[in-house]
Amino acid sequence: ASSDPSASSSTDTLVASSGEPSKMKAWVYDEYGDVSVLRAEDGVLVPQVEEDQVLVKVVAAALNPVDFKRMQGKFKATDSPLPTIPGYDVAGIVVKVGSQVKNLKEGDEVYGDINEKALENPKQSGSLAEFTAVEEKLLALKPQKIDFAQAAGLPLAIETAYEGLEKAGFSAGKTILVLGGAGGVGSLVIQVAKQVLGASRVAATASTGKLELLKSLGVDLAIDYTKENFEDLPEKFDVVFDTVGQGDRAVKAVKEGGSVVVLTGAVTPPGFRFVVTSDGASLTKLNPFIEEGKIKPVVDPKGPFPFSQVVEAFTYLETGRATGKVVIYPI
Ligand SMILES: NC(=O)C1=CN([C@@H]2O[C@H](COP(=O)(O)OP(=O)(O)OC[C@H]3O[C@@H](n4cnc5c(N)ncnc54)[C@H](OP(=O)(O)O)[C@@H]3O)[C@@H](O)[C@H]2O)C=CC1
Ligand SMILES: CC[C@H]1OC(C)=C(O)C1=O
Repeated sequence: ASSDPSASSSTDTLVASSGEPSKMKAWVYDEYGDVSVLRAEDGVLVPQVEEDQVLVKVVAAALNPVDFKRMQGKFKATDSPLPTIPGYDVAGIVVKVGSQVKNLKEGDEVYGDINEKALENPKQSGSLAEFTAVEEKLLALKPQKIDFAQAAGLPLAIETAYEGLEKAGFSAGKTILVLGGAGGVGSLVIQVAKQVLGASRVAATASTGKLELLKSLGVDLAIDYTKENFEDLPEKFDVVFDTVGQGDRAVKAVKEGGSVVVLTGAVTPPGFRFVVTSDGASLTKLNPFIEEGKIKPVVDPKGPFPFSQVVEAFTYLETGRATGKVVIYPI
């Protein structure tokens, strides 16, 4: 049984229904557009569980910019069919397991990004719902140290941070500049680079009011982008990790032979862009650092937003001013 009181109610409904497909609350859109296409439904079918999947009772979810970009139709060429229940990040409790599931059981507290390839056929039935079906390999056990709301905000962002740093060949003793250090991904790039990969020096950019946050995350040089241009500083870095879409400027701040990771926008050589792959094993590898408090989830203090306020949560995320993660809790 979970320690979170909000995790019990609908689980009972599902178990009590003697396995008959049961209905659930979910946020749905039938057409592409802005947040006005979103609507709350309470009669949505609980997703079926494939052999390699588990059914998760969603305790908390988190939003990512890919959710609103997908909703706007930016990735329609490779999207799953409409209607869509959005949401990539989930934290919750396993209530059903498929016949091929090996390492998870009913009652396990889990977290993960439910879409292995963020832009290729993401699931029609996402995490902004009472239940979601996820492949076991995309999930990890939730660390005891953090609650469901904190856990929900980690998967896609921390997997992006970790994968980008790996692709950049980041290693102990290297220096890094993070463009967008206060954001969902940037706040985790800082911590993974410093605490997991042994960065010798971390610099990051943010606006004036977020510089103290950067320092609290372990940044050695907090750059106020409203006052100076990072590329004009004499210091150059082994890796520049751009989360803001400043790839053209990022290449001016990297050392000769260094790497520039670009998450969005145009890519200028030697920069490279990639799209995150969800992987439960990566979360499992990072769990000890979370349990030891070396990696701290950053949940935007305007949240968590309750399930009824998903539209407000999206509207806030789309301002581009979120600090850390926009979390949806309770569901
Ligand atoms: N390729 C991939 O696989 C992935 C791509 N992405 C993309 O990466 C981008 C970042 O994602 P995410 O971190 O979730 O976004 P967020 O919405 O969390 O980013 C918001 C943050 O960005 C900061 N910011 C905005 N403009 C600037 C600027 N000019 N300089 C420095 N900081 C700035 C804001 O700080 P302030 O208020 O101080 O400006 C704010 O804290 C998005 O475009 C997303 O789509 C994300 C994940 C995976
Ligand atoms: C092309 C980058 C795209 O992929 C993800 C996951 C985003 O957030 C994007 O903008």
